[in-house]
Parts: sequence; C-alpha cells; structure tokens
Amino acid sequence: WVLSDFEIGKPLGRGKFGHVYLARERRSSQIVALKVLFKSQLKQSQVEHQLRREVEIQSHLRHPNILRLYGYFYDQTRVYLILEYAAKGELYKELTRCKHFSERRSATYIASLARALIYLHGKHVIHRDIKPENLLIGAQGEIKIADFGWSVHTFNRRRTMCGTLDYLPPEMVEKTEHDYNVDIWSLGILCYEFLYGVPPFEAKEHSETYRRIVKVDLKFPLKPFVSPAAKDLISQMLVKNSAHRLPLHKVLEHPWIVQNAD
Ligand SMILES: CC(C)CCNC(=O)Cn1cc(-c2ccc3c(-c4nc5ccccc5[nH]4)n[nH]c3c2)cn1
Repeated sequence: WVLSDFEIGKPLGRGKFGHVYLARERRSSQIVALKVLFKSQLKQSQVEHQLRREVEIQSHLRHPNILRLYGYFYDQTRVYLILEYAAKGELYKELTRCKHFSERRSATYIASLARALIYLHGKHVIHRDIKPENLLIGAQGEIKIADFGWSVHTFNRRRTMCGTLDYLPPEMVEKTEHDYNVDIWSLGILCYEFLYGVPPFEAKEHSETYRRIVKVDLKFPLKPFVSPAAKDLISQMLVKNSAHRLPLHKVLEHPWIVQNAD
C-alpha cells in the first residue's frame, strides 16, 4: 500500500501518536479509518517495538466485535494503519448522549464483549482495555473493541480519560501480577457504567478511587432503576479474588444476559 491508494476524508480522532482519518481505498472504494502515526513521536516514546507487537497481534484477529486491522504501510516520516471504519462512531459519546443504556442494550453489548474476550483469551491475548473510550459502534449497531492499546485518544477526551483508574482491578491497582480475569473485572465495570452512566468506584481523588477499588466498595444507586438480575451479574464479576470472578462462559449463561441480550 501507498498513501496515494487512498482518498483522505475528515479527521475521526486525534491522539498522542497521530491522527485517524476517514479514507477510501481508490480501487475498491472501500471506506476505512486510516491512522497516521509520526515515526519521530514513536521513536522518542520508544513504542516502535510495542507497535510492531500490537500490529502483529491485531492483524491476525478476526471477530465481529473486534475492530479489524486490514494492513499497514509507512513512508519516510509516518506509519499508516488501515483500520476498519465503524460507521456509528464512538460508544462513549453515545453513552454520554443517552446518560445510560437500557438493560437490553447493555446486555447485548456485554454478551458481545464476553464473546470477543473468550475469542481473545483463546488466542492468549489479555487485558484489552475495554473501557468506553476504546469501544466503537458498527453500521448494524454492533459493539467493537478498538483497543487503542497505548492510548490514542480521540476528540473531546472524557473527564476520566487522563490515566483513568476506574477500570483497573484490585490486582493491577495493588501491582500484583494479573491474569485473564482482569478482563472479567473490566467487563463488570463496563456493565455497571452502561446501566448507571458512571463507573462504580468513581471519586474526586485518585486516592479515593483506589481505596474504593481495593475495598470493592460496590454501591447500587436507587436511580436509574436496575433489575436485581443485572446487579447480581455485576456483583459476581466485581469480586476482589480474581479466581472467584464469574468465568466468561458463565456470563453468557447468566439469566440477565439470557433474558435481555439480542
Ligand atoms: C497498534 C495498532 C495495531 C492498534 C490498532 N488499533 C488502533 O490503532 C486503535 N484505534 C482505532 C482508532 C479508530 C478511531 C475511530 C474510528 C472510527 C470512527 N467511525 C466514526 C463514525 C463517526 C464519528 C467518528 C468515528 N470514528 N472507525 N474506526 C475507527 C478507528 C484509532 N485508534
């Protein structure tokens, strides 16, 4: 591939390492998201090897709920990533607009993400940052893990964006080793945030969030109304001992998912 193979459109996002543009591949007319990274910035941040590893991993992933990396190329000064275009944009903007999602929409997203995580764990890939900023929505409303990996932020970063602790499980906050079960914790956080519009351990100060996470200080507000089944699932995922978190295949069998996911 070379840059002239593409017609470049509007910017879709910008971040630490470069920008993402809407683009159309000339021969096929296929619409893609073209991410442009500056070699100079990659070099000074020593992320070239991490980028190569991420590209290697992502180029082999094929799942309806994981954003595709179709290919990459580079020129003198930049690296270009040819990414799947998600027609309905960023999930966190939709969550901000709706305040919180319905139980059906939340359960549908959580089921899709659980299946994507089962697929990733099957390929020995863990800790895909599944916070709202890393999720996109496809043309049919399906959720897609974009995994910005080393934090490429899109426009109007969210309040908790700068080094959000909200999604980290106790074992990561306490710096012990972590395993696949970190993703179950993050999925629980996400489920709570879909239903209530805020993550469960949010606090003004990082130190307070930290304390609430390690204590698993889980509280369910009275508003908006959330069914007992949903709270039961969240409570089985946000468990301090990572070995006792509900396994992903059990998430898919949970009554709240079975009754609400499309
Ligand atoms: C290291 C590399 C292999 C990781 C690959 N993944 C990324 O680079 C993560 N990433 C995805 C994007 C991204 C950002 C926005 C979009 C969009 C998109 N669609 C939109 C529709 C409306 C408004 C905004 C939109 N952004 N589609 N695909 C995207 C992809 C930016 N970084």
